[in-house]
Amino acid sequence: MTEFSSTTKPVQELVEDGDELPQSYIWRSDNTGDYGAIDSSVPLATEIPVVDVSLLVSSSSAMDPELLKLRSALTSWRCFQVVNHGIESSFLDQVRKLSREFFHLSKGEKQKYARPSDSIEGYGKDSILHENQLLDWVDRLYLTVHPQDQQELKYWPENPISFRDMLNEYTAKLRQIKEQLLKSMAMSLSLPEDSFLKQFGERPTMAARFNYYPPCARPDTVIGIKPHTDGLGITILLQDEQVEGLQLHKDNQWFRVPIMPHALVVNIGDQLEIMSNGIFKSLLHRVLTNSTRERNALVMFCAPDPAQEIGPVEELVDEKRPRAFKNIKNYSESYFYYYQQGKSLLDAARV
Ligand SMILES: O=C(O)CCC(=O)C(=O)O
Ligand SMILES: [Fe+2]
Repeated sequence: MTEFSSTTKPVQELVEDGDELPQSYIWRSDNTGDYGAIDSSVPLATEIPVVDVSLLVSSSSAMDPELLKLRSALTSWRCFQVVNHGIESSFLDQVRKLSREFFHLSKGEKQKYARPSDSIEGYGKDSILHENQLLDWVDRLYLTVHPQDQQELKYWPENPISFRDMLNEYTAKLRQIKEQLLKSMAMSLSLPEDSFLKQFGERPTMAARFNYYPPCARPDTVIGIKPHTDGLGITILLQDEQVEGLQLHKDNQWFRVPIMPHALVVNIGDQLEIMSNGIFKSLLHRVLTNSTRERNALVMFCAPDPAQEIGPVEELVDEKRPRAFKNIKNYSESYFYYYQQGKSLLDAARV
């Protein structure tokens, strides 16, 4: 896919240089779909379920309370917060500290890890694929973290000094949580526990996206990340511990996602919606900006092996629930192209 322009400055530099707000950041109803106005005063989603991973580990029947809770979270909210996930709070604080430190390095230091125009990995802006693309008020560092032989270390910061070790350790911990969640999700539907894991294949991938949202003088007309669903299996998010910004869409309404400092936010992506034959739904979400405070978030995208064909699990297809999606391979590759046009590949995958 050719990049339309690769010269866009990171948002942080726009702010530091005192540039006038470029038109490409101004929210226009024509290219954002019909998802309503930017509004930071929508209700707080206080009812998002909080799932205890240590209880999932000991649950084996779909009727166990924690699995019932998980199932209801996935079918109604499409996301949940996880606690008792086995990661020390002090380590999560450290992850946040190092993530923040990276974005506060000098411009020259960060540029060492800049994303080239033919790659998704590295530091800077997402690719610009269309002339009219609405830009997101976010800089990001995107790194494939698993399988280990897919890591492109040239994009991995050597500064802050313990950044690489931190990221490998965080990845290892999240891998375990991801596997447990995928097993529990299958069990919550009375399926064999490996039903989803199997479809993730031999070499499932994990990619980390460090998001940095600088303060924005016009939070009413500029969006942090435009409305989207994630194109992978599940997303595990470590939110900023102080600054809100994430909003989810439920029953035609936007809600703010509450901050629970040492919980992780998990949401369903398109490929798990496909595997579950539409029982679990991919979460539509967006991020707002803040006029005075920066916001940091670390997103971990967990996806199936790109070589693996995925499709609705057989046991979930019957007369009452006909097959809703075609089988599909290498979903992530085309997802981004659709996304930047405000379209959904999930719709294209429907039967
Ligand atoms: O920053 C966040 O809280 C979420 C970011 C997000 O949705 C994404 O990067 O896909
Ligand atoms: Fe997302």
